[in-house]
Amino acid sequence: MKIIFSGGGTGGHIYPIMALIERLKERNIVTNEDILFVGTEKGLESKIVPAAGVPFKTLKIQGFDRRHLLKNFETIKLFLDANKQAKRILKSFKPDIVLGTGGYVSGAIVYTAAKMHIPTMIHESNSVVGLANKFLAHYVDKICYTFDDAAKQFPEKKKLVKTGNPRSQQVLGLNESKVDIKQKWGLNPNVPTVLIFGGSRGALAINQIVKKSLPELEQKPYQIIWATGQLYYGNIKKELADHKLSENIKIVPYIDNMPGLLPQMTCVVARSGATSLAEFTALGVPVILIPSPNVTHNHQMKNALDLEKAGAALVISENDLNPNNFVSSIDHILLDQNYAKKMSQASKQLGVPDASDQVIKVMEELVKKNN
Ligand SMILES: CC(=O)N[C@H]1[C@@H](OP(=O)(O)OP(=O)(O)OC[C@H]2O[C@@H](n3ccc(=O)[nH]c3=O)[C@H](O)[C@@H]2O)O[C@H](CO)[C@@H](O)[C@@H]1O
Repeated sequence: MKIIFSGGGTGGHIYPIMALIERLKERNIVTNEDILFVGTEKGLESKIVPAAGVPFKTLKIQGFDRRHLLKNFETIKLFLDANKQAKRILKSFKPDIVLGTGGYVSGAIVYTAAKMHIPTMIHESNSVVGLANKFLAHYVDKICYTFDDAAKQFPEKKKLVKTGNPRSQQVLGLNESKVDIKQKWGLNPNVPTVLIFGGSRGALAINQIVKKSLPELEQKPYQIIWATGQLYYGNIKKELADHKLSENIKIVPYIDNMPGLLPQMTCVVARSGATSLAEFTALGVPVILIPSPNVTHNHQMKNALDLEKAGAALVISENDLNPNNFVSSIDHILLDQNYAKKMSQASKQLGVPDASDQVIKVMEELVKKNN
């Protein structure tokens, strides 16, 4: 089966595809020659995808500016040009199916493929449907989704298939080698450890609160891995240059092998991006969620409250965040094993352990139907 994947901008659109590719290879459905990832040069995908050895091509495209409508002439022109580039890629690669996960780039390639009568599908990992997927829903053959709330926003009910997020299955798989936290960061694998990170790009508010809470956190009987995001790492290191950091805290820019690290974590503090949540619930990791307020329709808060309602997370809104409730929430989970266990069980109830296989089933059926 020859497949073009497309998704861009953030890790949340990229990792589900990477997880799918891994599973497709594992099941010998594809080799590297059968797949192509179409992204943009500027997005995170241009780093992650080639680094994983997956064939990668780019389209030149940009997002709509919702505040300055006049600026969108250039965007429309780029979109039309991107469709031409997309057509060339599709003609030369000849995919049996094209799958998009969101981001403007997927809008162009999936739309063009559908117009060329190539089987197409999208995967929506969020509780609030993104702009590209909303647009594509009219044209594609199938719409896979994770949250029931998302399904309600698609008028094309017959196309809907609930599959969960492929990243869930990946983090549960045994293929990723365990991150050796002792060798990598000098941490003790037998001491409870908290991972703190702010989504794929890091989050200023989370970094600031960790920094403010350092004096307290450094006294704790647990360890902390603080992944700042690439963007913030240099500054934080500079700001803390004169501070002798306690041994129980490690600061890193980014976690490369999240599936290899997450299963070892006692608790995680994070944003509530859709893919992160798919990972936490697949593993049942107790989490404290600090939703980003800077996302479309406040969808991270919606994602987070769904988990909290099920007993699978603690939620602190960014407005209410202070060192006091931040540290006491971590303590609550780390120092009360019973509470952590309950949270973990509730979280697992929400996870979808075979999400990749469910998406692959939809792909295979579509391709078969078309042959
Ligand atoms: C600010 C913003 O626009 N966020 C959106 C973005 O988030 P973002 O790109 O942060 O997406 P998610 O939280 O869904 O996924 C982040 C992914 O990056 C991985 N990771 C993160 C940090 C790290 O150091 N290493 C690492 O591998 C996580 O394990 C996860 O797989 O896309 C999501 C899915 O469309 C949306 O729900 C989010 O609202």
